[in-house]
Amino acid sequence: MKFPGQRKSKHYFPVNNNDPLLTGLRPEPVKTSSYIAGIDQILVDIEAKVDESLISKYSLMKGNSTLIDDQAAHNLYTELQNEQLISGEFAGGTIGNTIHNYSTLADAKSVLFGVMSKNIAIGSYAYRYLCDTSSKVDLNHLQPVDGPIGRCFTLISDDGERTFAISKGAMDQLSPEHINKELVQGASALVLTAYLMRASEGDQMTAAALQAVEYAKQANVPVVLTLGTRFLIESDPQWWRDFIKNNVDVLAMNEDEGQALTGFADPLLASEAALELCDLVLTTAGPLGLYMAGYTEESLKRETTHTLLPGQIPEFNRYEFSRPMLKHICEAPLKVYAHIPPFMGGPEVIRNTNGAGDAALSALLHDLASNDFHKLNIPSSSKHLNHGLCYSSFSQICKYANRVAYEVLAQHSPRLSRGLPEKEDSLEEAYWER
Ligand SMILES: Nc1ncnc2c1ncn2[C@@H]1O[C@H](COP(=O)(O)OP(=O)(O)O)[C@@H](O)[C@H]1O
Ligand SMILES: Nc1nc2c(ncn2[C@@H]2O[C@H](COP(=O)(O)O)[C@@H](O)[C@H]2O)c(=O)[nH]1
Repeated sequence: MKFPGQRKSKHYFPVNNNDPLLTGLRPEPVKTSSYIAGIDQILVDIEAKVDESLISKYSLMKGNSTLIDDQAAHNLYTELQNEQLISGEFAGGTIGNTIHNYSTLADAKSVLFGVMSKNIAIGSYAYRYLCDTSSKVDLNHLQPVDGPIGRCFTLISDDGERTFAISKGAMDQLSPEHINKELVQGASALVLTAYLMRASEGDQMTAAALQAVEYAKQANVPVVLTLGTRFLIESDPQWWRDFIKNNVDVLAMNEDEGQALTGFADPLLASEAALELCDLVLTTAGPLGLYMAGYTEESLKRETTHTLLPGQIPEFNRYEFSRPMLKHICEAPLKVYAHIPPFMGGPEVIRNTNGAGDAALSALLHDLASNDFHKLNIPSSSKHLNHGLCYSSFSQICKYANRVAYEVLAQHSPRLSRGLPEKEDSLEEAYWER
């Protein structure tokens, strides 16, 4: 596994090197690896630039992700094709993107649960999905189904807003029996999206996701939830607050979803409120950059050397050099916050914001899995005396998540085609040492 953190070679933890100084610490040859498990509705994104009239014509709500029936999907696809509006077709799905990006960044295994068409024709969407997914993502546990995978019409209006129309195909047919307990319980984290909770009657996706959560909780595997879209949360915020409180350790959201969940438009206050429901929060805020909020042990707090930032919580980033911990592990839990503006102010040209939030989450997952990898291979390291949740500090994870989001903004697809450069040509080392 490649290591995140300060992106200089010395910070890539050299577990594969035969350093004689480490032999006492590591009597066994390295044989254990960590991985992330995820569940998703398997779908491809069909991206098109459209006029807003098309969005209302198909009774879609701008900015939302709406399920559409087969007839509407047929009509929409035909219209997009006839008008030559389709600009790209990519493997998608919030968790599929996140897991793929995780494996690409970490150069390490992950496991994806979902469905896949039994019979796959070359060139079909199912074929494309498989081709566009990193070979490090283990797809052997997908449930074979008779129908097609889902399609997500990603309609981009002039102001850049994305409206999703989902033709579900067989994507919600995943059944609880196809969730491999051992694999979930051996993972460094289980990652889910709120979209999994809206399966229609007769579809088992929601039951499958809840089964996986149960397995994860039995084995103390952190459950990570990303909120998907604010409309889903707005429909019943109390249900979501209860769900998160009872099941989720790490929450990822954007500022709109944060407002829907907590009532706070300010991303910092929304993050603080969400911290009452879970242990670690990643809140992306578009051109404002991103925030993290979490807990650390009071006696282990580390003060930042960066400028103390003003905000609704004054000087909120004071302890951003601390490492995130689960609240219940801390004797005296201290709330910690961090923020970072967009990497280099954002790309010169934003090709597509699709998947930027998922990309930020994949960086956080990479840091979390690296911590487990290190713990599995060097359990005696002083790093693990205090049971940190992540390998790096809040501040460092923010930088990394921000850098990865930038990479996705600068390309068309929500999925990375390669890991980050080992050395930042544009910045030398300055950004990471700041
Ligand atoms: N317009 C923008 N300019 C600069 N950076 C941006 C912009 N939009 C997004 N980003 C970067 O991408 C990250 C995730 O984007 P965001 O739009 O908040 O996620 P989501 O896709 O979940 O809504 C942000 O935290 C920021 O780092
Ligand atoms: N699993 C599902 N994924 C969905 C759904 N609607 C949209 N999406 C995916 O979201 C990403 C974009 O993520 P974002 O963080 O930029 O908002 C895109 O690739 C879509 O495939 C859904 O109902 N289920």
